[in-house]
Parts: sequence; C-alpha cells; structure tokens
Amino acid sequence: MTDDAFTQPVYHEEDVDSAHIDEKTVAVLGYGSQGHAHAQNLAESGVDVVVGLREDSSSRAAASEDGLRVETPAEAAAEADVISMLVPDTVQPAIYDEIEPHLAAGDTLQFAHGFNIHYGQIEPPEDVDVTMVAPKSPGHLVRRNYVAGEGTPALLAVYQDATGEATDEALAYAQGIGCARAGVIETTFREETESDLFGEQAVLCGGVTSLVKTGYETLVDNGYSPEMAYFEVLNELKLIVDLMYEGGLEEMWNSVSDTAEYGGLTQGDVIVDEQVRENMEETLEAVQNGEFAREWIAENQAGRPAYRQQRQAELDHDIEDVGARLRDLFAWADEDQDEPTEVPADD
Ligand SMILES: NC(=O)C1=CN([C@@H]2O[C@H](COP(=O)(O)OP(=O)(O)OC[C@H]3O[C@@H](n4cnc5c(N)ncnc54)[C@H](OP(=O)(O)O)[C@@H]3O)[C@@H](O)[C@H]2O)C=CC1
Ligand SMILES: CC[C@](O)(C(C)=O)C(=O)O
Ligand SMILES: [Mg+2]
Ligand SMILES: [Mg+2]
Repeated sequence: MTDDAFTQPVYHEEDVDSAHIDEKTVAVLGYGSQGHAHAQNLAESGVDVVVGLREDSSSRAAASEDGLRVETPAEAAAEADVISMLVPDTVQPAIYDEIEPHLAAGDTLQFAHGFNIHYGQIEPPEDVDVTMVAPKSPGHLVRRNYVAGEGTPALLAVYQDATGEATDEALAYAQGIGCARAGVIETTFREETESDLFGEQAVLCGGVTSLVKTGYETLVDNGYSPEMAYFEVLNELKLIVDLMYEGGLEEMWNSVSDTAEYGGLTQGDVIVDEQVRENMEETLEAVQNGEFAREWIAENQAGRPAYRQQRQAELDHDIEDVGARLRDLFAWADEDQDEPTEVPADD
C-alpha cells in the first residue's frame, strides 16, 4: 500500500477487499459523464446498482437500455447502503435535500468531487460515512478503460468515518469502477477540491483553451491562413500531449526536432512568464478562500447569465468554424475518438 516513492498512500487491487461492497446496494444518482460509467462498471463488477433519476429525466431511457434499474433519487437512496452523488455539483444540494430523509445510520454518502462538502453546501449527519472516489478522468474514459480491462487512476478521500470502515468501502467502490486496476491515491476533500478546481481553471480547461485561441489569433492576425493556424496550435496539440502523457516531458522533447526543442525551451517561459504565475496564484487564492465557489453558486442562482454568454463566445470563435470544416474533410478526425457519451446540455 505505501510506497516510499510517494508522499501519500497509493492503493492497488491487492489492497482491496471487495466484500466491503459485494453485499451492498449502491444508488448512483445521475447518469451523465461519471454516473453512467460508475453505474455500469459497478454492475458488471457484481454490485447491486440502482440508478436514481428524476421522473422526467432525459437519462432514464439510456440507463434502462443499459439494463439498470431506475428509480427516483429518493427511492434509490431509501434502498441503498451507498449513495453516489453523480449529478452536477450545482444540482447536488437540492438532490441531497430529497435524499436526506432516507439516510440511515451507517450508510455512505459518496462523491466524485468534493465541492459541496468542502464549501459547506451539503452537511451530512454525523452517523453516515462521507467518502470520495474521484477518477482523474472524464467519465467516458472511466467506462472505456473498464471495458478494455484497464483502469483509470483515482483519488480517494474520507471526510467522515462513522462506521470505521469508510476507507475499506471506498477502496472496494474504487475497485468496482475499475480504478484500483490503475491505482488509487489517498487525499483529503480539501486537497482534491482545490487542486481539481485550480487545475481545470488554470491549465486543463481554461489555460489551454486561451493559449490555443491566442496562438491561433496571433497567426491569423499576421496573415497566416486559418487552416494552417488550426493545425499548428490545436490539432497538433493532441499529439504533443499524447507524448507527455506516455513518457513525460522527456519523451516529448526527445520526439520533436532539436529546432523545436531549442525554440520551445527558450520561448516557453517568455510566453508563460512571471505575470502568468502571478495570475495563477490569484486563481488559486480565489479557489482556496471560497471566492470562486461563492461566485459560481451565485451565477447559478441568477440563471447562469455570464456562463451562457462566455459559452456562446467560445462557440462563435473562428477556430471552431475552421476546425469543424477540417475535421469533416479529413479521415483522421474519426480515428481514436472516444465513444460519445450522452450528456445532457448544461442549460
Ligand atoms: N465530468 C467528469 O468527467 C468528472 C466529473 N466529476 C464530478 O462528478 C460529479 C458528476 O459530474 P458529471 O458526471 O460531469 O455530471 P453530468 O453533468 O454529466 O450529470 C448529468 C446527470 O445529472 C442529471 N441531472 C442534471 N441536472 C439535474 C437536475 N436538476 N435534477 C436531477 N438530475 C439532474 C442528468 O439527468 P437529467 O437527464 O435528468 O438532466 C444526468 O443524468 C460532479 O461532482 C463532478 O464534479 C469528477 C471527475 C470528472
Ligand atoms: C478537467 C475537468 C474535470 O475536473 C475532470 C474531467 O476531471 C471536471 O470537473 O470535469
Ligand atoms: Mg478533475
Ligand atoms: Mg473538476
């Protein structure tokens, strides 16, 4: 379990006793990106699964077609020992209100992200376990890896251990969705929540899209063709990230030309300079002090006006148009595509 190479405990299949979940019923609330993967993987691992969805849910048909039992969230929670909260973060407090009367002593409230616990939007009773198994991947890959016999790395955290068995049960859950095949790293709700929010804002989703758009605009504004700019700053990004994913920075630098390596090494810190580092510090601070959480909760209460406007601006960007046309034209666009996941629109 412990490995001197790591600062935190890392668990693998041999550390898991699946008896901690085998005889239990798991209610998976939500059947979107994570929900469909957890529900199907757990069911195929032999766990009794019931999916909890509202009566008029657009996800009901998919869950039933996948052979799963579907109830309302309250009904599913009433019969479950483990309730896995896999509806969007902003929806979870309302769904929690529906299921709270059905939480029995010794039940488990299980999350894939710590937002609502960490920022105090959900306050479970003291006699239930509160755990997290957070795959470090979009849900459709959690499913695809499981089907392929492979695993997806995940984080595990225990916020409340009423039964004394919370870690063992969370590990068995991680095994059930296939994550223990890859490795499960122990963390805390605070660390997962803050690092996840920072990562998606500063680098993975926010940082990278702005880097791509700014690179594209710089080329096009200086007279280069949109097609050239698209290939250079977006399409090829996948190939570069794949190399880093497989073998770290070293494999990427080994694979590109010496010219690219020298130019990249000398210009990288010019582009992502000290100002960017300061911006990142500010982004992290807003996550840590709850400012981002308060802003996002208020944005939802207001009906998401800024979210809608920003999302539309993103869809209207020229790179989307040229990208769609090029992907239609070239065969490579269909290769190695992830199985599409039916995820309801956010609005
Ligand atoms: N997306 C990802 O890959 C990752 C997500 N997570 C975490 O996992 C959790 C789930 O996220 P994710 O899988 O993205 O969620 P999704 O947005 O994919 O969830 C959609 C599901 O939630 C249901 N739902 C949406 N709105 C409502 C509502 N108002 N009332 C009832 N049900 C509703 C939908 O059903 P309906 O058809 O009824 O709308 C659908 O089944 C979050 O905590 C997230 O942070 C963690 C790691 C990665
Ligand atoms: C990177 C985005 C993510 O944190 C994820 C897929 O892990 C999310 O919240 O969807
Ligand atoms: Mg994440
Ligand atoms: Mg996230």
